[in-house]
Amino acid sequence: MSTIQSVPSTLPVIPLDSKVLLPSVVTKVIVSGDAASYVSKTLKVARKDRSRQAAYVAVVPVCKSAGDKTLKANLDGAYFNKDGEEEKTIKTNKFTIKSKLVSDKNSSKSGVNLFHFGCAARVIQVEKSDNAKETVTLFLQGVCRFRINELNTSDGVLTANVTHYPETNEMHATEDDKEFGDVLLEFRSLSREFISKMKDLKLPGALLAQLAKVVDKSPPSQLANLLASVIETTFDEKLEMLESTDTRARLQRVNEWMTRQLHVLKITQQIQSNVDGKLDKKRREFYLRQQLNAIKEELGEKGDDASASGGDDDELTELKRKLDAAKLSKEAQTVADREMKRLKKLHPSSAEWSVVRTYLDVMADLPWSETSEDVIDIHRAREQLEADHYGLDTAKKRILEYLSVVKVKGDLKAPIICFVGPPGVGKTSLGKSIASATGRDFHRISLGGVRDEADIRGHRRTYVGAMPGLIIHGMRKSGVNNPVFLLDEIDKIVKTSHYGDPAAAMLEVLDPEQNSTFTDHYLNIPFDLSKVLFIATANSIDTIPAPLLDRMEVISLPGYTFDEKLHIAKTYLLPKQIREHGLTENQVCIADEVLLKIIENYTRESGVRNLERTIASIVRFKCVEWADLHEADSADTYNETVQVDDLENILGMQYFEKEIIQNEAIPGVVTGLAYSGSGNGGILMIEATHMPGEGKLQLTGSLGDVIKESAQIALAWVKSHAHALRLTNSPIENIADKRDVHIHFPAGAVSKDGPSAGIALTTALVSLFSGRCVPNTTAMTGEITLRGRVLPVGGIKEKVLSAHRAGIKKVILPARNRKDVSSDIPDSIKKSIEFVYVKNISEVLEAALVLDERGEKLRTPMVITRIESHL
Ligand SMILES: Nc1ncnc2c1ncn2[C@@H]1O[C@H](COP(=O)(O)OP(=O)(O)OP(=O)(O)O)[C@@H](O)[C@H]1O
Repeated sequence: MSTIQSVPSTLPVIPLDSKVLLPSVVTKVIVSGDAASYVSKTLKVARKDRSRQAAYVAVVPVCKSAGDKTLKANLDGAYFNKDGEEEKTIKTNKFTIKSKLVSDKNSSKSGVNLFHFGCAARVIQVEKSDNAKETVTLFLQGVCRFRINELNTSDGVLTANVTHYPETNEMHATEDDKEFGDVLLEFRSLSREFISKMKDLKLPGALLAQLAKVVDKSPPSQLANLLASVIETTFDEKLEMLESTDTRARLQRVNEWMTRQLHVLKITQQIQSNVDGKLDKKRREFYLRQQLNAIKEELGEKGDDASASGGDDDELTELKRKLDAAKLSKEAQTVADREMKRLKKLHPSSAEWSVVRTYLDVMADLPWSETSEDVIDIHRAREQLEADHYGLDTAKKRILEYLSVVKVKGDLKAPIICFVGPPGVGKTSLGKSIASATGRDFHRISLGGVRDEADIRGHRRTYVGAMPGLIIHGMRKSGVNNPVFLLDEIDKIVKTSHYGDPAAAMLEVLDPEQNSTFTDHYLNIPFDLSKVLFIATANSIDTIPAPLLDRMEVISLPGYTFDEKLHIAKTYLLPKQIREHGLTENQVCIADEVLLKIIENYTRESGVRNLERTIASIVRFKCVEWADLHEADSADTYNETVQVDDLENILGMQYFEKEIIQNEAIPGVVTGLAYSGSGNGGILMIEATHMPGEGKLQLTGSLGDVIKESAQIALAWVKSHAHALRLTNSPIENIADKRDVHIHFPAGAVSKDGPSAGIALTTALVSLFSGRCVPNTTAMTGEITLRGRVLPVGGIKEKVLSAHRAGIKKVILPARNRKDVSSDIPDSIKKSIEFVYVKNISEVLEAALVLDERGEKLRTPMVITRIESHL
């Protein structure tokens, strides 16, 4: 350690450009060229006095301009260039600061302004490199500050005569200097805080470790010098530190600077955390724009609304324009304004931004006040319905009534129409006709398989990817608030307990009293659906939830008869397909008998969808034929007529035989009538046989529980009335004794259920045990009770139509189904089928079973009642 006594009072000067070396601080000076030779000369002078252990130089800061604290010095031709590399290094427990020699060539000639204070420095190390351009690296350690008394130049080296101001090494303040004690206390705590926070100032870790070590061990004046070199201070402040000879004043100044720097650090950190240190370019821009906006607002220059999001200006302006054009309801407007405000505050790349943006888009697209012109012209509607559909008189009549009421009353607060019928009978196309007759937009919503309430009402916006439900989505798509909405397959809504009840959500939609304030979860504001004309379709009313059914007026569209199908094919389907294939009407000609063959042998359905498809294949075939011949220049050989014989070639083998599969009557075989859930009717063969066994009943043919129970009831009834029916010789004899009964329903892969086969099953068993046949042209349907009463069943029209198709001549029906026949069955069928209405099973047996060989009828159940009393 250098003592002040060892430092001479005359020292060679090394002027440092705009840098200040303080005692205890180590600096590295790299010079080359002329400056290096000056430094070498200086070092020689410094080492002249061999009695001293070390060489000392005077490091003096050079000021930019002259003042009363500067001394003019002529460096006598010596100058320093800018090659000096600046860096910080650590040496023992001292540290080096950036240093640079006077670099201005001109200043050396005109003389430089040296500060009147400087720092005596010990030369710790000198490194010379012998390359072309001589470079000298000096490590200097500040020892004590001095005041320059006089400057001299000898042999091109500037020397200064100085007065030293040695450092005080006291660690503590004396007891009577209370003021100094306070300053010292503050200095210590601040320096500790400062060093702990220095990491944030991005100072080298090694330097921090060094400072942390000396903070408590070094004398305060020495620490103050070190800190003053690290703290961000101006050159003038550093000069002030250099010239201050009072330790207390120096500590006070360092305290001030540390407080200032800590404060700046705090603010920077605060700003950093506000703005989020990792702001990418776009976010920073957004942040600044927000500030700009706030400033503009403050200045009352709000500017145009869209300026908030920069690049998204156009998008937001467009959105605002769309929202204005949508003429929202009052409630919607309030929400839209609020959301728009929010959107402007959000960052475009945030997830929330796109959520709000999509929401506003949906709002803007909804037809809040867009209405298409309503032209309910009953005459025109009638013409339209006639033009599009053959038959369906009841449905057409009801539709016209409905439209008349809407026209006269002016609102749609009438029950919603629901078309019920098997597939392909024209439910959807009737809906379309209504839309075109009234000049309204048509939108179809398929409800088949909808199992979640949210499908109807949408998801709340809190869900990721939430969207409006089917209704609001449909409104958005149709673009007007008075479209015709066809709610297709309303009977196929799935009732689940997990996701809410979608049918319950439909209640609000379909209730004319409530649907003016329909609230979708996503939209969360009421939307008026009262102008929408809802029409529902279903295949069967059985599965429509009761409260929904209650709000609808059911119009049945049962299947078509052969005659009706023929007519539809001739007048609607064939011309339509010819048109769609780009041919003219005289290019395809299908005679009635051919069409009938297609209807009977190639399609089996209640509606006409398959028929239409089959006709389309024929037209396609003719189209290819015509194109081939045309290419071969032999178009004149083209034959437009399709013959019955051609069908096999065009359509392949016929798919269906005529539905009566048995050609002769056999005991135990009966024709029942069935009705499937899809709305199709059909004939249902029942075959019963018996064999030696233990009286068991075996049932096969994919049967459900209800139909199995019907079979048990039938067998029980036959067993209990076997004697009355003269099937056994004694009332106590078991007819099924020692034999098993097997009942089979052919078409085993098709599942069957329901109670309507009850009378057919009973008849089959009686026929089996009595040996009397049921004619193969007789069919029957009806539920049976254990006491032999016959109860009514559903699907009469479909059943009768399928019976007609199958060539049945006699149909036995429950008496209470008579009204269905009179209202639903076309006259042509009524004429060709004999209907027998029955109240109990004895009437069924009388009507079904043939006479025996003696020409006698079977004993009727009327007798049975009397016999029962003898049992
Ligand atoms: N009475 C009819 N007159 C003319 N064309 C008809 C008639 N009935 C049905 N069609 C035609 O049959 C085709 C099928 O009809 P549509 O799609 O309306 O059946 P749907 O009853 O709605 O069937 P689904 O229940 O399967 O939806 C349509 O091309 C339609 O034009």
